[in-house]
Amino acid sequence: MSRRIFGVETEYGITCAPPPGRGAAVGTDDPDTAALSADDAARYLFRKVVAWGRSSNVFLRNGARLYLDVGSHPEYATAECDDVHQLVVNDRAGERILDGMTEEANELLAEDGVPGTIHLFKNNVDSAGNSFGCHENYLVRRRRDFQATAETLVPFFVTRQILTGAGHVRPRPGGGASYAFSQRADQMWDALSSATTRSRPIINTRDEPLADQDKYRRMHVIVGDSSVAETTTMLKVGMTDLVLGMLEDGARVRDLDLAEPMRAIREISRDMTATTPVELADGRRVSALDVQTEFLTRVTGWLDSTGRRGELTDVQRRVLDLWERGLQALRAQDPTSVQTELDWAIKARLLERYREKHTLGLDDPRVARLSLAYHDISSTRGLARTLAARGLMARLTTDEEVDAAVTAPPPTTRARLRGAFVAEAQDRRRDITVDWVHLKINDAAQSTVVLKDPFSPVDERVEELMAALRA
Ligand SMILES: Nc1ncnc2c1ncn2[C@@H]1O[C@H](COP(=O)(O)OP(=O)(O)OP(=O)(O)O)[C@@H](O)[C@H]1O
Ligand SMILES: [Mg+2]
Repeated sequence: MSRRIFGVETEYGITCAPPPGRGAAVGTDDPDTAALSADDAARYLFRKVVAWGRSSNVFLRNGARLYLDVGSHPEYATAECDDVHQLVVNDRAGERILDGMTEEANELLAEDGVPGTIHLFKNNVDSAGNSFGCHENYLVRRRRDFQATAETLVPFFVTRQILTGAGHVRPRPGGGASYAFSQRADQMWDALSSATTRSRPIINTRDEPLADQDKYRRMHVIVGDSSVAETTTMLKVGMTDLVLGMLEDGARVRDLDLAEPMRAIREISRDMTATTPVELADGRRVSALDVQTEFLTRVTGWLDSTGRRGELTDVQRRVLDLWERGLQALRAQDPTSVQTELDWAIKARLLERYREKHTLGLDDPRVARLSLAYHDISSTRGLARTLAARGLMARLTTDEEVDAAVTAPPPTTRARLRGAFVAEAQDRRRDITVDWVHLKINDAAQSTVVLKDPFSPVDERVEELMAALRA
């Protein structure tokens, strides 16, 4: 199977909660009761970064990009990975980095006498209804049929949420709440578009490959929920990679096109049975479960008929297994077999237990706080670590791997070169400018290297640039 470059960008929700007893309880993200505005909290969060990087938009030693975008949502974009396990590790490393920054910012707050605690949430919607994203990037070979591939993927992405949605307690307009698969579904406005902010499409078709223009395109997927459980991240990226592989190999799947994708994405999110039919372009009516079953069947058929099944990596086998079990669980209307692996199921169980114990409605503010704590990335205040320790959330990575990825770039891609260059410059206090494809020493002439091949972890020109840094 041919290699692919993956990267995930995560925007985090940020709030500064007042101490208990002073306004809102800890764990809310209510702007009216916050101790500091999100803007001010983000400034505290980035103070140390700005001090060493002279900017709130920096590349790190591990090859990743860390920045503060408009709307004060801190964003972490993983370095280029070429394996799903590596990507999950790098995504977690991003959380660890931001958790460390949050701890430091909270110390600064205490020093300044500001009463409050900054929280960062890996979710996609705040209590005021603002949405922020988790974007997946997949390198694909440049072919004339990119648009057709993107269109084929629309029904796949519209229905993928029944497996990879983060779970969402959705307030009902007239009061009460219901549980939905996805936080993001209600926020998507378009199937395909080249603008992200104005139209918020499922796939952003802007042609910006961050690699050799003649050979590649970057598939920029906007629709996904941020994932808390590592196994959900694995499935989200792994199943998409396999579908892309099948399409790049020439498969055509146009018989699943939806009549109204944007209506379907909302209806599917709200239907926890996953079995209510939506209309296809050809007039047939099928459920999200049917569509996902069909994609899985075609992927496994393709793997078998081409002999590729034997080439699958361990993590790809796990992806297929979880995909299959997730669909079986939905078919049986019994999430037990995936309730430690899929975010929506892990969270549903957590909330149900809590509600039973305290006899609470789904719309109770305490349930909203618990739901939010599921997404809190803090290793002390967030729930992920506790759930994992109690066997209620599966893990894919080890703490050692994640710790290593905080400072070490993926060794098998272009990120290795960037990471080494950034580390050398930081150690020697040299002024550099870096992006995904460029490395530049600012004070030297003729000192820009363009890295057009994201698969390549070695480059003589970078060795020379490093020597110039050391000189
Ligand atoms: N050639 C490539 N193919 C696929 N993914 C790539 C490639 N090069 C880099 N990436 C990944 O794409 C992501 C780019 O993130 P970044 O936030 O900088 O881009 P962007 O979303 O296009 O920019 P912005 O957020 O400003 O709109 C990173 O996760 C990175 O690892
Ligand atoms: Mg981005």
